[in-house]
Amino acid sequence: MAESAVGFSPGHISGYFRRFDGDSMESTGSCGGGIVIDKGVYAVVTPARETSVSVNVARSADEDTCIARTSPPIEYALERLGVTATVKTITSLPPGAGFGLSAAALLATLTAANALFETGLTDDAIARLAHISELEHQTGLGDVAACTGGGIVCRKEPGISSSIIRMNGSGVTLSALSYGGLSTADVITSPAQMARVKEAYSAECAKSPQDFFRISREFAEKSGLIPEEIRPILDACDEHGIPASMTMLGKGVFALGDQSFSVLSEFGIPCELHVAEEGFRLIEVK
Ligand SMILES: Nc1ncnc2c1ncn2[C@@H]1O[C@H](COP(=O)(O)OP(=O)(O)OP(=O)(O)O)[C@@H](O)[C@H]1O
Ligand SMILES: CC(C)(CO)[C@@H](O)C(=O)[O-]
Repeated sequence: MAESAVGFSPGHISGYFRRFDGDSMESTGSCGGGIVIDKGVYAVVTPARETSVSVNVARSADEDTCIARTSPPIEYALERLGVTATVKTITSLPPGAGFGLSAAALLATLTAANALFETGLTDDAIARLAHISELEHQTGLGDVAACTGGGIVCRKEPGISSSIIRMNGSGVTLSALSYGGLSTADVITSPAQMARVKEAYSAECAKSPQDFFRISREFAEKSGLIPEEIRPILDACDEHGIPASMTMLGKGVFALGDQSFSVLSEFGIPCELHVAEEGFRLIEVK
């Protein structure tokens, strides 16, 4: 057996969504639109007698900080795969802030573990297991489906095997600024919040990046999910004519275009993002 394997998955920012409960896990999830981003999660997996997971945030190219020593969705998925391993996940994005990192961490880990332990899962089977783990832990609904490819996505059916419309976003620049996390589980299990989300949801697919931000912002405003703290950032984007909306589900803003970085910089340290060209993948096996 090889000594270690590394997997990567891009993150995903949802702009608008609606929860759907099907009659199986595969058909349960969300419909909606989002952007698969070039930044995401790397997972380094090595064989071990017992599973342990460390969650790390990269501070620079060669320095990262461990922020958690457990990840229930990953521990669950590895158990279902029938393997035990040491997992180190590394990301430069803030956790819980609407970048779909639980899904990305699952996809990166399972891709690496599948190669390392030669468990023979197809990409579809990896995505199915990651999706089931997300639902079991209430950490996401549609992020896994989105991260099976790149682009600006429109998911018209819920669940893992839905057909997804992907708009090419090469050349599109985005900025995002996070003021902290929101608990995905609290929001997606709240009947009152899901009722408002359903009311706000429009099944439209965007025709352009600008159109994507229009649909997302209309949804965010109607959904009642926008935290007060981010209102001044959205107002500043509006004043400068910059398309912007809330990162679902985090206390943050994402905005379109080269000028967005300087406007978001007035409120904190934003990160520059681009639209991912492809989804989760194996990086190396050593
Ligand atoms: N980078 C990561 N590595 C390993 N596990 C993670 C990572 N990010 C999130 N998780 C797991 O997912 C759980 C819930 O994460 P949460 O859904 O709040 O974050 P997120 O996916 O970044 O945010 P969102 O779903 O709002 O986009 C965490 O408690 C952790 O167990
Ligand atoms: C629920 C959600 C908005 C955040 O995790 C996302 O997973 C989605 O679009 O289903």
